[in-house]
Amino acid sequence: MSEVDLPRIEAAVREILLAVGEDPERDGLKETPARVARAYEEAFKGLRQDPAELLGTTFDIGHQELVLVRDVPFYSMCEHHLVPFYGNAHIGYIPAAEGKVTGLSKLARLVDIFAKRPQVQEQLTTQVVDALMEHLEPQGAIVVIEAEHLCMSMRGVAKPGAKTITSAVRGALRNAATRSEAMSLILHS
Ligand SMILES: Nc1nc2c(ncn2[C@@H]2O[C@H](COP(=O)(O)OP(=O)(O)OP(=O)(O)O)[C@@H](O)[C@H]2O)c(=O)[nH]1
Ligand SMILES: [Zn+2]
Repeated sequence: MSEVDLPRIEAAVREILLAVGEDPERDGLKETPARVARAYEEAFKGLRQDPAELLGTTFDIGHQELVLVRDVPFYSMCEHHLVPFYGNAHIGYIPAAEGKVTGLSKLARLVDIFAKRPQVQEQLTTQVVDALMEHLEPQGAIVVIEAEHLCMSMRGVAKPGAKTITSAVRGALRNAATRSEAMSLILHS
């Protein structure tokens, strides 16, 4: 996967500053294009990370019931406006009969791999659940994401505090009883 082209971002940011009527040479802005380039490199680092590699190492601990990591904070970038949306992700799965459990931190890292890309929330939700299904081959998986979109808070419709909640459910977690167990654990505070 190619590296981020930092000089190209710098040139583009300089153009934006000129276009809005700013002076990119003034003291406070002189280093801004380079800073923004590094910030974008970080914000989009998930484009250069591979979920297959992350979930490549699994182990069997004989647990074939729900594993749920709740309240995983994330920051992503809305692909429509390139401003942040952020919130919490909840990720659960029921391991395959023959095991295939991953480290808990990997579930949180998986969210970041897909969050650190230009995104929409629905796609982030399905990408995380589908990566779990593909690489852990679990009996089922559920991902619930709640987020605030700055494109709806600080601009446009200007509704700070509005939360968007998306969910994606696969396999055995579609079963009403299992799904409601997972949802009650997710909603329990
Ligand atoms: N479904 C979905 N929509 C999103 C997401 N992030 C931003 N949007 C919406 O994308 C839409 C883009 O609408 P456009 O009419 O093309 O753009 P706009 O004129 O800037 O729209 P406003 O935000 O309403 O001012 C807006 O309604 C946003 O709220 C997301 O994660 N999922
Ligand atoms: Zn947006």
